[in-house]
Amino acid sequence: MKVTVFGCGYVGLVTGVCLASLGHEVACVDVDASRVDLINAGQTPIYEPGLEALLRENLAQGRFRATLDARAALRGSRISMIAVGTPDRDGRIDLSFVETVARTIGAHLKGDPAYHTIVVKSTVVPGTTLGLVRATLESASGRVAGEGFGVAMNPEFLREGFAVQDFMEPDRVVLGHLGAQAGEDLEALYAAFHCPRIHVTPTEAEFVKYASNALLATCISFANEIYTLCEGTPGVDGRQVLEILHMDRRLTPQHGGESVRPGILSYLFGGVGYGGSCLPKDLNAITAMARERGLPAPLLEQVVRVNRDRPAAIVQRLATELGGLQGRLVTVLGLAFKPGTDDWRNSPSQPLVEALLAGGARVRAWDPLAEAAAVAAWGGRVALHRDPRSALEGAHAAVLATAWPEIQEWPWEELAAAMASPVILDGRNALKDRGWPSPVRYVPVGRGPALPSRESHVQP
Ligand SMILES: NC(=O)c1ccc[n+]([C@@H]2O[C@H](COP(=O)([O-])OP(=O)(O)OC[C@H]3O[C@@H](n4cnc5c(N)ncnc54)[C@H](O)[C@@H]3O)[C@@H](O)[C@H]2O)c1
Ligand SMILES: O=c1ccn([C@@H]2O[C@H](COP(=O)(O)OP(=O)(O)O[C@H]3O[C@H](CO)[C@@H](O)[C@H](O)[C@H]3O)[C@@H](O)[C@H]2O)c(=O)[nH]1
Repeated sequence: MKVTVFGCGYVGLVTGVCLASLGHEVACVDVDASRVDLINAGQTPIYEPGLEALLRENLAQGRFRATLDARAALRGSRISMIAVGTPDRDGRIDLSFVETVARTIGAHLKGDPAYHTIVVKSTVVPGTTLGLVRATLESASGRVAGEGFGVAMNPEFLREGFAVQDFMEPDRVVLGHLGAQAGEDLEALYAAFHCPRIHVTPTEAEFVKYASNALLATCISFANEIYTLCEGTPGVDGRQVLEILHMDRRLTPQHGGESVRPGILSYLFGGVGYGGSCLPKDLNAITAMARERGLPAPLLEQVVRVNRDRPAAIVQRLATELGGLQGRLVTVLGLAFKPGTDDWRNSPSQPLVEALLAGGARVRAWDPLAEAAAVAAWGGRVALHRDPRSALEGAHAAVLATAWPEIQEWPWEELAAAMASPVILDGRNALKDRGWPSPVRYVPVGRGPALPSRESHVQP
């Protein structure tokens, strides 16, 4: 099947390359010439494990190309997928890129009588596909949706860092479409997948995507609230509480006594809060939509607020540990919004660093992937170190903001000795299982103060 994908970002490029791997002939359209050139030279503009190898394979076999020329890409193609950004503008979704692409496709439909299915893959507020997208396609083409062309919404659930795996091995594929032909086209597109393919309306498909991210964000804010309560309770480790909670088979399906997905805590890791290009933006969009439509969403409003308060709460905890931040040198470990990505968009490390600076601390940062641009944003007020020793030497404290696995393996005895005062505030509660030599003061989020010694015999 000949497919045109609009957008060469995380979703567009992964979708295009993976569909080519499934045997489709794919052209990915973008407006960014340098991005298109880079991709056609076999390099990915984003860091995503496995993607570059797959891109090169498909370029070599002639099944995939990137292009600036939308009209040429659309010629003869059966399906168009809209995978452009839907950014947050002052807490509301900006649909202008989606609208521009719908207009381009509509203009193509005007001059081409062949049937074509247009699929929205971007995350859009419920009602957008049957509203803005359909209206734009109809007015630009002079044709009627469902007759001359099909309209569909097929949300994407990939996680950055696991994008290829998530795309190729989905739990389910949600196919929201107007009319039978669009549904058949989507069935043919994903014929190679063995997971359930669920047919719904385009608006239901849009809702599934927001409900999915709202649930993940709610779990994280719930975990963070439990952490806050545990922090005020002597003798309690919040992480331990959540790990035990998680053994409930309603949260982690078991198979033969083993967790079906070992290691995954179903978004019950508390810490600095959720970040990235999706959860914060999508929670803002769904709550803004609720306000605009006069629908109450008090739970999700609080989910956003709990998350917004996390970085400042962690900085406050550090200030208490250090007896103030003024003039203290603090090393932030991790700028990316999660391990395994170079993406620092909406990373909780940003407000964390801002709060440290506002409190008068001097700040250094360490991250193995996040770009120097992240540091440039603070106008030289933050120095980026790639070597843990130089990052920690002379520091009064370290705050772990991103749980990069290598941090576990560092020679902490040596590093702590090089610090001016070895205070380690673990903002992800990720290092609790390693032993900490004295005089290191290890402070994990979510853990309350120690019990008075006469009661400590009850502790394991
Ligand atoms: N990043 C994720 O993990 C993820 C996962 C699921 C869904 N989504 C959703 O998918 C959508 C895309 O997200 P992303 O992270 O891939 O965005 P991105 O910013 O990484 O990429 C968007 C791309 O679209 C291009 N573009 C803009 N206008 C264009 C036009 N008129 N024609 C062609 N290309 C154009 C941009 O140049 C850019 O390359 C968003 O709605 C997002 O919420 C993202
Ligand atoms: O228990 C947890 C799990 C995650 N996080 C944080 O939550 C954020 C988001 O993590 P993750 O979901 O892995 O990242 P994304 O790649 O942004 O993926 C989310 O957003 C995508 C875009 O919509 C969806 O497709 C995915 O299904 C959804 O998981 C990160 O800051 C994580 O550190 C926590 O704080 N605690």
